[in-house]
Amino acid sequence: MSKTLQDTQCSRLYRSSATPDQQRAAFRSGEVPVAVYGLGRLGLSLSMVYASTTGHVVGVGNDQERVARIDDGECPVDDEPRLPSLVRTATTADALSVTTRTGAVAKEASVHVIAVETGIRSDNAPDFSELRTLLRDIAPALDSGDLVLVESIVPPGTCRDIVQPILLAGSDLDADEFGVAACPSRATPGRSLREMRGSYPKIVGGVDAESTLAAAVVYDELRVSEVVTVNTSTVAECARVVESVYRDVTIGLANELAGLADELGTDIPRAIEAANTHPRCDVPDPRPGTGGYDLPDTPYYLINECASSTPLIEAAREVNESMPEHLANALVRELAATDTHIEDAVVLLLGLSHHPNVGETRAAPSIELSNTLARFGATVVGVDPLVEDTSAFEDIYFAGVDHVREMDLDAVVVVTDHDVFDEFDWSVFDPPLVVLDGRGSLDGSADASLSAHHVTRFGVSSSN
Ligand SMILES: NC(=O)c1ccc[n+]([C@@H]2O[C@H](COP(=O)([O-])OP(=O)(O)OC[C@H]3O[C@@H](n4cnc5c(N)ncnc54)[C@H](O)[C@@H]3O)[C@@H](O)[C@H]2O)c1
Ligand SMILES: CC(=O)N[C@@H]1[C@@H](OP(=O)(O)OP(=O)(O)OC[C@H]2O[C@@H](n3ccc(=O)[nH]c3=O)[C@H](O)[C@@H]2O)O[C@H](CO)[C@@H](O)[C@@H]1O
Repeated sequence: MSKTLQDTQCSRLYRSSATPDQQRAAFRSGEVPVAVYGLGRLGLSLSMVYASTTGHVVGVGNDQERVARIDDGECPVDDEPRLPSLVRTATTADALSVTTRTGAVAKEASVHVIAVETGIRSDNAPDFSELRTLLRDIAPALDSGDLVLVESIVPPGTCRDIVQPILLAGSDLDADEFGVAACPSRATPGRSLREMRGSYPKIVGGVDAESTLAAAVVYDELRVSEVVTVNTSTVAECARVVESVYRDVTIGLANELAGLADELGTDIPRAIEAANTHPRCDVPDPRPGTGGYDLPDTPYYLINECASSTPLIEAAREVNESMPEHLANALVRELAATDTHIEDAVVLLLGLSHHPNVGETRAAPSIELSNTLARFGATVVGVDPLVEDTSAFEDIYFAGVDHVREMDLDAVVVVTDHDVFDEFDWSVFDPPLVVLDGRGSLDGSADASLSAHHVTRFGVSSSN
């Protein structure tokens, strides 16, 4: 994987004098050395996609233990379908090599794919710390013709105002000697590989036209679906933020509507479902809150960073962030209806991650929900066989699914409906158990054992 003068034309894609067909062939053949920085869910999945197209990729991590595990063929992300077996095969076949030596790898690579974590800090400002550190390590090793692709989700203007300036400052190159493009990932946890390989079009936009062209060559070769090129990196970054903000605002609308259920005496999820039969209406489902690495963070890329006011986006955030407390208050009311005080109640949270069938708890609403219930005086028990890292939780006990039947529970809140809960046996609990269905996943007509309990669904009035 060395850069020599004679292979410059085919080993580098930015301002290459090779024809597009030659560039594509060189990329496919592995002649264009690729490094992926960040070996989390995104970076590992991307590494597999690159390796399957080019034959080899170098993955760079900053955690020695994690890198050693991957080097042994072990996949630290075990809830991404097919990823563990692909990582095992790729490390064995030398299609993936991993290291913590950023500078050495950056010196050899000519396509640099950035997949470190971004998001927001505790004060809601964008968190560029991992990105800045990485860029400072890559910069001195950057060569003329190199291409830097930013897959992490970043605020509009990041490639232009942060990525390119740090690389310019740390290298001896001019701006027209290396390319930078925003290529924000649109993958969802649990579907990463499938979605990267072409479920949705890939949006790419460079800091200059040459960067856009080179990025388009790469993604054309990687993907089976369409590549959408936009004229600047800021448009590409903004497009990804628009996607998330659209989702957050519409979820905020759904959650606000759900809060009107009792007053209106109706079933809001059913009303939304019926309204959505018209193509102009696409309201999501009310849920216990929004979690994950981008929905809770991305709106703040606009709220705090733009001088203009953003009342709608802020209001949606406020609604969505208040959902755990809203649900906790609803539970207090339902428990009171069965003469149980929240201070005396043992409450089980079923599903702790932010997405069904995935073990990730980043910004999961269950964290705030358990904190609120514990603050109200309840004893909180969490059950989630997929979650390994429970460090974000405070006043909560954890139990296995099979141990729940031995517990003297007063209430269950369905927070995340993993498939493994389909067989949950409600008949083992003494009625009436207060059951608050936050996902609309319980079907009383299909499961007779539920009928003995006091079941309410979030967004559905009991008088409906
Ligand atoms: N998780 C997803 O499914 C997904 C999907 C779309 C977009 N994204 C975007 O990708 C970003 C990363 O997501 P993730 O879930 O993979 O995050 P993650 O935190 O699981 O992984 C990031 C990895 O980068 C490593 N890292 C940090 N600094 C580094 C450095 N200087 N050099 C090498 N490695 C370094 C960290 O140790 C960590 O293992 C998110 O912030 C988001 O913007 C993620
Ligand atoms: C484009 C965009 O915006 N980003 C995507 C978005 O994808 P998504 O929205 O498909 O992911 P989900 O995991 O399903 O939902 C996220 C949260 O929103 C809650 N939710 C969902 C549907 C609904 O009808 N009502 C809700 O309230 C749900 O409970 C959960 O907490 O977020 C993912 C994670 O950040 C990202 O991976 C993915 O890129």
